[in-house]
Amino acid sequence: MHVVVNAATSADGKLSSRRREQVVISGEDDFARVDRLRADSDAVMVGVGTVLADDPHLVLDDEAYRTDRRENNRPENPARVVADSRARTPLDARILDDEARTYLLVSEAAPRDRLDDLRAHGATIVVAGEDRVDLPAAFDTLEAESVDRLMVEGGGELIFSLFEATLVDELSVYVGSKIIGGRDAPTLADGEGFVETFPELALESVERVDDGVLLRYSVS
Ligand SMILES: NC(=O)C1=CN([C@@H]2O[C@H](COP(=O)(O)OP(=O)(O)OC[C@H]3O[C@@H](n4cnc5c(N)ncnc54)[C@H](OP(=O)(O)O)[C@@H]3O)[C@@H](O)[C@H]2O)C=CC1
Ligand SMILES: Nc1nc(O)c(N)c(N[C@@H]2O[C@H](COP(=O)(O)O)[C@@H](O)[C@H]2O)n1
Repeated sequence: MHVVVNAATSADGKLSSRRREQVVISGEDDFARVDRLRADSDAVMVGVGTVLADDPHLVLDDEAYRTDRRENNRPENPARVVADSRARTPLDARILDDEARTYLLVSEAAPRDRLDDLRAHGATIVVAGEDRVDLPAAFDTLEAESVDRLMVEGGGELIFSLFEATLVDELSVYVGSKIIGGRDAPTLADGEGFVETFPELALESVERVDDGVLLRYSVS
């Protein structure tokens, strides 16, 4: 599976504020680029922290992309994937509507009655890991479901884990021209952080987009 991480940060590397409410960092052109990336993907993934904070929808905005996918015998929208060890996704979350298939990656610690409720609300449950989602194992299952290209939108906890598990092939970061600050505000890669060996990136391109800059890296 090819895994592309895409996120927008402030100039000081934050994904949002210490309140963990969504902050609009991208401009119009960058959001259009993100829509294109989604359209080129088989699935779009976030962590449950992002679901709880933002209630994202994760579907395509541009009708032309939906039409194009339909004409190529692909689902109108990419599937949605949430890493959610304990099945905390709210039953009324927008990612559970019927506009796309939704995979919830959970651990064995997720309460069974909760999983039944989520299934009844349309989720496809993938169990991987004892206490926390075992990402490599869950990705094997997604691959078996024909998810060959996965786009990850965040947040910082999930992105760190993906780098830790060496699952990332590409990283795109849109750096917007604002400062958010805050020692407790989420950054591109949170988790425990790396201390001795650090994932190395190869800078592939730098482009001005809106009033920010788009950095594209491949991951060795
Ligand atoms: N600017 C941008 O581009 C974006 C910004 N954001 C912002 O990021 C913030 C949310 O980020 P964050 O709080 O880090 O949440 P994440 O979306 O990264 O979700 C983290 C949660 O995912 C669950 N999870 C399950 N398995 C794993 C695993 N193996 N590794 C890591 N996490 C796992 C954990 O909860 P559990 O243990 O219960 O399963 C964990 O707490 C919000 O403020 C949002 O607005 C989000 C996306 C994009
Ligand atoms: N690319 C990007 N730029 C920003 O400025 C952002 N705030 C985000 N946030 C993420 O976008 C997703 C929302 O998706 P929907 O529009 O609801 O489909 C969600 O993952 C946000 O955290 N992204």
